[in-house]
Amino acid sequence: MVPAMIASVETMLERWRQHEEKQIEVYKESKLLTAEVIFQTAFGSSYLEGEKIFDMLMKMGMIMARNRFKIRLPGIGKFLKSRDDNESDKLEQAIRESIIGVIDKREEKVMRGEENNYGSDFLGSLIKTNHDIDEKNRISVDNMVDECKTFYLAGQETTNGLLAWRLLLLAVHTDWQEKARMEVFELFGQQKPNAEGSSLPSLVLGTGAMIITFLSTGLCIFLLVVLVRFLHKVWWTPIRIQHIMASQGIKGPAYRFLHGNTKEIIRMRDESISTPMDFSSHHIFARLLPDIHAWKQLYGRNYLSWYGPQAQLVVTDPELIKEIMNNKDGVYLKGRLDQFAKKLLGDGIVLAEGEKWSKLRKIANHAFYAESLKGMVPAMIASVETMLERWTQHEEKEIEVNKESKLLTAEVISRTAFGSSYLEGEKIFDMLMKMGLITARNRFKIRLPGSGMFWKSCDVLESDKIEQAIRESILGMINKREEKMVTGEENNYGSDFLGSLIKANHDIDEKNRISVDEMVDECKTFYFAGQETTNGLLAWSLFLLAIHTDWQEKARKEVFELFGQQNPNAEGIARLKIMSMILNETLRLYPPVINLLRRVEREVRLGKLIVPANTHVMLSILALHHDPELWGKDVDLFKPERFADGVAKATNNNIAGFIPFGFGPRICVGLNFAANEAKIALSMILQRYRFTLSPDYVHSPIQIVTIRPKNGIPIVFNKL
Ligand code: HEM
Repeated sequence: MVPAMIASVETMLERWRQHEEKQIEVYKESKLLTAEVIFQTAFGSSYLEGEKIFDMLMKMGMIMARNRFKIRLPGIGKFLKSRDDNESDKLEQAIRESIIGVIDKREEKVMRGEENNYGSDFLGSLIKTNHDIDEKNRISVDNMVDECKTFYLAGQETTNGLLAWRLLLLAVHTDWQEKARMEVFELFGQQKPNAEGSSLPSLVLGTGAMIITFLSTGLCIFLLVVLVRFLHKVWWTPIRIQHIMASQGIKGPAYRFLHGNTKEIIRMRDESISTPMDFSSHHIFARLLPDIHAWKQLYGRNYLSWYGPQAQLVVTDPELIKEIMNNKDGVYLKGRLDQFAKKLLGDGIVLAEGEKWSKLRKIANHAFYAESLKGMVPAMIASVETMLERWTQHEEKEIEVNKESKLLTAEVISRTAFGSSYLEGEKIFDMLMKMGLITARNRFKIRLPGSGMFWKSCDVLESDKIEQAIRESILGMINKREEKMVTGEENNYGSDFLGSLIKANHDIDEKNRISVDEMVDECKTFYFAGQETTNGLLAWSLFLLAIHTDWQEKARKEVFELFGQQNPNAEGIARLKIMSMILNETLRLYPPVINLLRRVEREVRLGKLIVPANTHVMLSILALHHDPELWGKDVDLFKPERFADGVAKATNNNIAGFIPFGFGPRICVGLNFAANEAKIALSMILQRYRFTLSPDYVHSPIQIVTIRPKNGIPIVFNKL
């Protein structure tokens, strides 16, 4: 970069010739020089070409400076329609267009064959990364634009100050000016500076001064970059999104600097959860999501909410949900999980996108679809038998079915997917449960971006340890399976899910191969997703049948008609119609997963709305399932007959109105596995017992990742 820097200085000195022996305003000159240098070195263009961008950034800086203290005042919504706000919107758009113009120009040169690469400067590296085939390294167009903005500004503004103040000091302290001149002549004579000379330890400045200069410049750039990014995240972006959505008639609680509505959400939730509820109506929507319930009534079906500075478009309209979930343009990506949820579920199939997702989905599909499921029926039956054997000690007494269902579903996923018993996987389950609790209690805590680098809370430290311990346990299990192959005890890795993962880890085709980290993440996901959700389905369906004994009788009749006293079989399971209706109604009233989150990668049209990039969309399954407009006035009552003619009829052809397992390409991979497991368990229980809810039961559903009964579900079982 030295020649480019020298050339820029020469241009400046050439200008100075006209003003010799007169005053020159060096701050302005230094501004021009540093702008020219950053344009030449990082963006391969002259100052004149980038002047427009630079001027707009300066204007934006002025707006930022004069509004700096306004954002902390309550009632920030009043500033929404201010002139500054409108102007900054326009400026942001114009800067974006200009930068994209610079990027396009460079890309076109490569496309037309004028250049054979994107260039070795900063802009070239950004474009290269934008085209990276590895999704992990790739950056989006928005990221490129942001980086350009940051470096235009940070690369100029800070160095400008450094140079101008130095000139001032040397102009005042002419003795040091002389010393510096002497040093320059000693090193370069009348030649232009070169890289070796300028990096030699300086006699005049001294090593200490050099280090201080270097550090202070670095620190200034760092602080400026942090400040620009911080303001971009917590101020420009949220205000811009709020403004765009408001202009399209989307209302919602106003954005409040940084903490969004989270305090209000926590207050509403705490209030509703502290009181047990009556279960004659299963009106859990108002209880579990009081914010969505109240705000939906206030602002309409779709509205804008805030998770800290993150804009969340809450969507409860089935048509829009269908559009989002069916989108194949890669616009709605999986929302980024917070650090705790990520440690819980890993960076596996649930979050993956693109090729990584296809690869992982193929393995999971193979392990959990059709033929594979038939093969799992005996293991599921054996697990239910173990549970029922335990129950013989408690006949005619209360049994806490949520605990029992948890043990059963853990045993089933351990046996079918990992070829081990619950006891072997118990440690992993317990650790995952602990991680689930930490995730739940940190859900609404807003952290300052980047604060994790300097300070870690007790929960962060504990979750780090748990994550490490889970990883070690899973690796132990994988090693055991691999050793069996090595010692010749087995001649393959096994046909279950774990076996498929290990096989994929050893795949000779790099495209299909998965890493050890991916294996660990997949195991975590399936241990958790395979157990926690099905646990809820089984426990809540037992609860509902214990109250609605008429439906219990209908289900029992169907089971006896199909299986008599025999254990269930794959063909019969597929014909359990009444049971399917009951399970659907359970999933409608108590869906284990109550929200789905997607992040909008780039601006997109959704129905009649234009949704800006960086908005999150939250699809509320619970709100959908409890929407009287979809289900009628009796929406909060248990009425399995709704599903007598299938889901389409039950939802009035709003097929996205009932989505307990999600919808579209990312639909749950374990859907049939969960349904089979619940049907087998319920059939075998109904064949043996009549049951009613214990009078000790206290209805208090809460959300700890999934919906759980806070006080368990005690049920009294009487032998038939
Ligand atoms: C009643 C039981 C279950 C319910 C209600 C349920 C619910 C869901 C939902 C709503 C999604 C979609 C998430 C989204 O789109 O963001 C999902 C995805 C997923 N579920 Fe389930 N699930 C259940 C059982 C299971 C089981 C038993 C397994 C594993 C054996 C499993 C594994 C997964 C996986 C791996 C995904 C991610 C799929 C992908 O992104 O391609 N689930 N589940």
